[in-house]
Formats: sequence, structure tokens, C-alpha cells
Amino acid sequence: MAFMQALRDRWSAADSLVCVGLDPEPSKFPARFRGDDDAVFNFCRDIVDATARHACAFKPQIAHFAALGAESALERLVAHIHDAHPGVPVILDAKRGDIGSTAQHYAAEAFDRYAADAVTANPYLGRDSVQPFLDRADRGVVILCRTSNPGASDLQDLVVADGNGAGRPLYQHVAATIARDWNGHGNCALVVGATWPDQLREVRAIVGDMPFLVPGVGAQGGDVEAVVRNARTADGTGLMVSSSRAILYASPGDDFADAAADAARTLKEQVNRYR
Ligand SMILES: O=C(O)c1cc(=O)[nH]c(=O)n1[C@@H]1O[C@H](COP(=O)(O)O)[C@@H](O)[C@H]1O
Repeated sequence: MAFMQALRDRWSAADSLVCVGLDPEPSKFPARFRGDDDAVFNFCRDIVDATARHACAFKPQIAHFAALGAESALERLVAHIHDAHPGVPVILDAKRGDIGSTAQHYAAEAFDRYAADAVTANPYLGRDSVQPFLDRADRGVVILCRTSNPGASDLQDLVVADGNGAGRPLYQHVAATIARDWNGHGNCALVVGATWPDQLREVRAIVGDMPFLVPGVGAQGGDVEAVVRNARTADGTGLMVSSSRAILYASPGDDFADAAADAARTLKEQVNRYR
């Protein structure tokens, strides 16, 4: 099933707008994983199985696997999600962007090697760099718009001409361009950080019902109420509110999976309070 339809179905079936981020850091794993040669897979699988009922999506972050040489764990983890939790889409967080001939390989990596339903992409190189992802109409392309980090304003806020003799910040231009020109297959979503509630409201006004991936709640301190009030769509959906560390490492002990499930459920309930 196409990513956008799967996401809409999952929002409704799980009554959840929470995306569980999978950012494995072995130094934060509970003691029971010490000496386990397959700790990255086993830890992430336990988290997935504990949190799936509260998740509208899972988002593995590729550098957290690749830096450990754990690409095989990532492949098996995505396969496990598809097998054990069908209907929960997987967004590979890779933030790819390169000239078209290379981007084709990034698209094959995300969608064919890892079997992700969607991938994050960086628009800085322009449309042709994202085209190989856009062409996969059944997969989602989640494009950076206004990122959650403190340096987001360094470039994303620079005022650029909007073509009508006026100016607006680059992130608004990115949002408008993607909504108008890049979304022919209806498979685009935007990354807008939870740490920027005003910008969430502005971008929502520009792009209509396009889904947002919203990282930055939990460890980065974003305000859930402000996120939901400013960025939900008219039907009370439109968001993948993503949290990684606050769910994964909710407890350092043997109860880590139950603690992760509690953290995901609590975030789901918080989000649902303001939908
Ligand atoms: O694309 C992303 O997922 C992303 C975009 C962004 O603007 N900010 C951001 O934090 N992320 C990712 O979201 C996750 C946030 O992790 P926590 O802060 O632990 O919830 C990390 O994997 C980041 O790489």
C-alpha cells in the first residue's frame, strides 16, 4: 500500500500521531545487552514490539546503525516491523541529497535495500536531487523544511525573493515549492521541528494538509500542546510527532521495554488531548 494511505490508515487504527524514533546507542542499552553480538537488533526489536500499538510510524536513523557497522541489523529490523506489525510504516531517516545519478542509488538504498516506506531528504541541491525519490509514487519523501536544531535559522531563515517582488524566509519558500511543484504524486511530507511552534503554524498555512514529521519533543524540549494546536490539520491529524531518546532510554534497567511503551503511550495521550 502507498505510504500516504498507510499513514492515514495507521493514524486512525492506532488513534496515534506518535512516531517512535529508533536511534540505537549501545552505551545507553540496559546491562543485559552487554556481550550480545546482536545487541543493536535485539534492543530495537524489543522497543518496536513494546511500542508498536502506540505508533503511527517507526523512524530508524541510519547513521546510528551505519556508524556501528550494523546495516544488517537495520535491514532485519525493517523486515521485522513489516512482518510483525504490518500497517505501521517505516520512515528511514537518512536526510539524503545529491546529484540525480547518485540520488538514484540513495533511493534504491532506502526503498529496495532497506524496504522503507518513506525516507527523509534534504532539498538543498534542488529538485533533480530529490526526483529519484519523488518518482517512487508509492513511497513517501519527507523533506527538510524547518529543522529542530538551534542552527536551523542560520540558512533556513534567510529571506529570499518569492517571485512576486516580495521576500520570505527560505523555509517558507521550500514549503511552497514542494506543495506547488514537487508533490505531483502526493507523496511528499515536510520536516518541521517541534521546537518552532510559530514556524509550524506558518508552514501549515502554506501547504494545506501535507503531513509533517515533527521531531524535537522529548529530549529536545519541544512543547507538545503548541505543536498540535499549531500544526494539526482540520481533521485532527497531519502529524508524525517523533521522539527517540525519551522513549528508547526511558529506563536503563530491565524494565526498559515497559518504560518505552509507557513513554510512547503518554506522548500519544498528550498529543490526543489537543487534537
Ligand atoms: O529528520 C529528522 O528525523 C530530524 C529532523 C530534525 O529537524 N531534527 C531531528 O532531531 N531529527 C531527527 O529526529 C531524532 C530526534 O531524536 P530525539 O531528540 O532523541 O527525540 C534524531 O534521530 C534526529 O536525527
